[in-house]
Amino acid sequence: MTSIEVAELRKLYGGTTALDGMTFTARPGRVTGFVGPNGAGKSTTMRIILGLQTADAGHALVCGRPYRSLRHPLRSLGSLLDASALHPARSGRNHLLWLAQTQGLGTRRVDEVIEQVGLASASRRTAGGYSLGMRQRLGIAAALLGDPPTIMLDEPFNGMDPEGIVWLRRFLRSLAEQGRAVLVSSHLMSELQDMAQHVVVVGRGRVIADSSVAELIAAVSGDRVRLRTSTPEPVAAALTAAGGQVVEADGLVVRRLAAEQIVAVLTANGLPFSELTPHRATLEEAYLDLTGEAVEYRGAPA
Ligand SMILES: Nc1ncnc2c1ncn2[C@@H]1O[C@H](COP(=O)(O)OP(=O)(O)OP(=O)(O)O)[C@@H](O)[C@H]1O
Repeated sequence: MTSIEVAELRKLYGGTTALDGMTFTARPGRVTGFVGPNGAGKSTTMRIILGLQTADAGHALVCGRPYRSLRHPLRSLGSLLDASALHPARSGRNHLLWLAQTQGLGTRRVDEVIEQVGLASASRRTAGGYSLGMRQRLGIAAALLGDPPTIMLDEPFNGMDPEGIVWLRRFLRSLAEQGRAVLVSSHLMSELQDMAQHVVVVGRGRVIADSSVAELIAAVSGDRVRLRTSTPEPVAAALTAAGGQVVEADGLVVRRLAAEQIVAVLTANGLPFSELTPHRATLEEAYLDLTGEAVEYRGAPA
């Protein structure tokens, strides 16, 4: 059983509920995006999976067992929680050699993973001088050392330049294609585009959606219709009066009314319109729609 399984996790910090029944599985052969606004509980979940923190209730299993009971943890789960957690005076290669030694892994494996993450030319430089993007690569190399069937990365795109982002997307997809379970957290849905086959959207310590990317977009696109009109204000007023919910976004986007109902209302009111089309949400829109209620820290509206 090569997966990560989290069931009914609960965690309180004083009066703050960090986890409120968090439940999901990251399965083999796919990248699972673990996405939600700041404070949603992603890092807490990952720390509990790694046994760095205990849950008040629920359980987390890696390859069917609690992480702390694994005989060779690095060979079961490779993880990266905090890319800055390294000895600044050590070279990247020495950092990996030290980690490899603790797990009975050889020098050859260290050089292999350095090559895989594209750090070969910098591996003998001290890690203290690495950019955040290079530290992320070093952390990913460390996660791969034991050639584990499951991989878990917390915000690995942070600090990566556009070229690094493209590389990491491809790289994580290829790890999943090799049959591994890959769990990747992010607070930006756009980072997961073209990479994750599956997304677990979380907010306020619990799962809001757990589905394939295609299903998620379809569910949110569901009842929206976009239309254009030369008189947006009376059109919006008429549709609102008829029970619709109208927002202005590149024309008007209407919810809660089917296209036929919209046509009937506008025709009855003698209001002009054009381009009436069912709206297909982007992944980002789907995410914002789902997490709107669950955002803990929200800036003042512009
Ligand atoms: N050590 C701690 N002490 C007190 N509260 C904490 C602690 N760690 C996390 N929290 C709180 O628990 C909640 C979940 O935090 P967590 O860091 O798991 O969220 P996150 O989804 O990883 O957010 P981010 O994207 O900002 O990293 C937040 O309200 C946070 O303030």
